[in-house]
Amino acid sequence: MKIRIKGLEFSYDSIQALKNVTIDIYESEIVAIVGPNGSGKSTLLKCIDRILKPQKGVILINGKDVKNFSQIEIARTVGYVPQSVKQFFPATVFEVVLMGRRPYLGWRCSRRDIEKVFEVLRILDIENIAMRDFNELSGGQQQKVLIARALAQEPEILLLDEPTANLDIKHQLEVMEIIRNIVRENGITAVVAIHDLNLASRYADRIVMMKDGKVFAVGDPNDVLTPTNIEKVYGVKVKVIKLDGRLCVIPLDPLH
Ligand SMILES: Nc1ncnc2c1ncn2[C@@H]1O[C@H](COP(=O)(O)OP(=O)(O)OP(=O)(O)O)[C@@H](O)[C@H]1O
Repeated sequence: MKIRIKGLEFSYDSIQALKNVTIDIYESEIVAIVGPNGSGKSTLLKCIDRILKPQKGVILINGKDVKNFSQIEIARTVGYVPQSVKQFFPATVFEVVLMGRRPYLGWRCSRRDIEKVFEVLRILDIENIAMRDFNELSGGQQQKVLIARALAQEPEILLLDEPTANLDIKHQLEVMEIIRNIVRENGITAVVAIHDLNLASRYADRIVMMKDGKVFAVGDPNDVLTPTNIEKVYGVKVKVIKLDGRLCVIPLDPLH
């Protein structure tokens, strides 16, 4: 078991965002967290990365309570890609990605750090913008840079909050393929909060469907993404079909 989440509760003052969340996540799998706006997906990822401290429950990574991880240990184990970053202090793409090497840096960066940065820039096909100012990039380009920064960390676990939100259809597929390849080749575990149910079913090994801060369903995409579950969770009638072996969720006319 890579991540074990047991009885997790998190509240922002008066808003209870996570209610008794229990999920087991295995090594080398991609888990998609789906659910309506405000259902607790981002809060869950932030609790795993210890950005937020839950009031109740426990999160074990490799069997160890995350509360007992040192800052450097968590940074070497978990790479977190936020939904977006409003504004970095002026920094080039290269510098932003190099920040991902922080858990490994001594007083100065080594040849290995530089090589790793160029390797991930190549993987994400953003070498050509390495010297551009991060703040001047498009939303989609920034998203790829943030993914590169997390990969430069060489984490065992990658947490991604809406990694495809700002991307066009080609780049959505490209980024999800990259995530899948990294998971398969390096045996890492990816937990991805994502709205697009078709992308989730295409790339995730398992789906966690959330509603109002609770886990509504967990399992194989074929078992979780059913018209009944989707209607109960999103309040939308859909048709789910298989096309070339791929699951497709098609919303029906809301008036029917
Ligand atoms: N910083 C905050 N302060 C107070 N309440 C918050 C804060 N962040 C989130 N919330 C609330 O917690 C609940 C869960 O929010 P969260 O961002 O985890 O949902 P989400 O599923 O990621 O939503 P989305 O799909 O819109 O990104 C919501 O009711 C939200 O309003």
